[in-house]
Amino acid sequence: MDGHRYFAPDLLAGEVAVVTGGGSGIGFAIARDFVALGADVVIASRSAERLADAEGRIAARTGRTCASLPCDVRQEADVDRLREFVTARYGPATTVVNNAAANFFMPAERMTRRAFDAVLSTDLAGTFNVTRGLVPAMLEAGRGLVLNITLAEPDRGFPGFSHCGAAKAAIVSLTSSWAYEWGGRGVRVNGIAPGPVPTEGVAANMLGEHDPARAFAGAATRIPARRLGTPEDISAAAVFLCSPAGSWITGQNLVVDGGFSLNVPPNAGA
Ligand SMILES: CCCCCCC/C=C/C(=O)SCCNC(=O)CCNC(=O)[C@H](O)C(C)(C)COP(=O)(O)OP(=O)(O)OC[C@H]1O[C@@H](n2cnc3c(N)ncnc32)[C@H](O)[C@@H]1OP(=O)(O)O
Ligand SMILES: NC(=O)C1=CN([C@@H]2O[C@H](COP(=O)(O)OP(=O)(O)OC[C@H]3O[C@@H](n4cnc5c(N)ncnc54)[C@H](OP(=O)(O)O)[C@@H]3O)[C@@H](O)[C@H]2O)C=CC1
Repeated sequence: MDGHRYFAPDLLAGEVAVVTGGGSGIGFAIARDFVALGADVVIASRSAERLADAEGRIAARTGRTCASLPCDVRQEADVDRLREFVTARYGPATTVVNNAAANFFMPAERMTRRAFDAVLSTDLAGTFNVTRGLVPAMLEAGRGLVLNITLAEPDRGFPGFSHCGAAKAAIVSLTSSWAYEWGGRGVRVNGIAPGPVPTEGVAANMLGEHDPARAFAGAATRIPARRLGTPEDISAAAVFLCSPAGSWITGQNLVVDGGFSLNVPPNAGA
């Protein structure tokens, strides 16, 4: 079920939202549900084809249109173009969802500096670039929202994915710092930490030679709720945090994972 069905249909009317990585997986679900709830939305990522396809699917599912712009979040010039595009089309952004990310399995002793940089520049610097590009107009307007898609307790490590864990830990820290610095000026900043959500991005980039179906089934047994997450589980939380219902929530990293981060041993309580 699309995440927007839980909410009043005009909940996000008047908002102008940018969703990075909004052409696939979790970002697509967030963009679709924001559109369905009345927000004007721009989705941005590297692939123009992926974005065009997502625009079509969002229109078909919601009956409303969104806009898209190819943008590599690693490039400040691309982010400048994104800001100009959004402002010309809908007015200054009031919400930014930093969802775009890169991640792939790589044992730490084999990780090259280029591989480390590929992930850090996308996840951490990308989050910085897009936020730095869009937040000044929010501060000027005295209202705005930043939502960073993170990880649960990344400071505890992410074996096999140490580059991504380091980036997400830094993003959680940025979430707290930004919330503190901007809270008095009407801008809230939060994170959502998804548990395992079997997207095509995870299957293609994270599982190596493993059979995705078997890997996902194995992960499900380690989740107290006994099921994997869906993009809609994450988008429903995103809508809540980016709506007036979340107006006294800032600086948080909301874990949405069916209890996965409790780290319950397999079969405990079964
Ligand atoms: C069971 C469920 C568990 C769920 C936990 C989930 C937690 C978090 C999940 C996610 O973040 S999912 C998001 C996954 N989605 C993506 O990663 C999509 C976008 N990613 C990509 O397109 C690429 O991976 C990339 C890294 C962004 C490509 O960037 P770039 O073009 O700059 O890199 P390259 O020049 O191609 O390579 C740079 C460097 O990195 C190495 N490398 C790149 N991709 C991989 C890979 N898939 N596997 C291994 N190594 C990779 C590449 O070899 C280069 O290093 P050198 O060889 O030159 O040393
Ligand atoms: N799925 C899961 O289990 C979990 C996911 N997460 C987080 O959720 C978010 C979404 O992941 P998910 O939906 O699974 O994965 P996807 O691979 O579907 O999403 C990643 C998106 O990021 C975009 N992207 C990648 N690099 C760049 C770049 N340089 N500039 C702009 N856009 C870029 C991709 O589009 P394009 O190729 O067109 O650029 C793609 O749409 C990520 O932040 C991820 O770390 C966190 C914990 C668990």
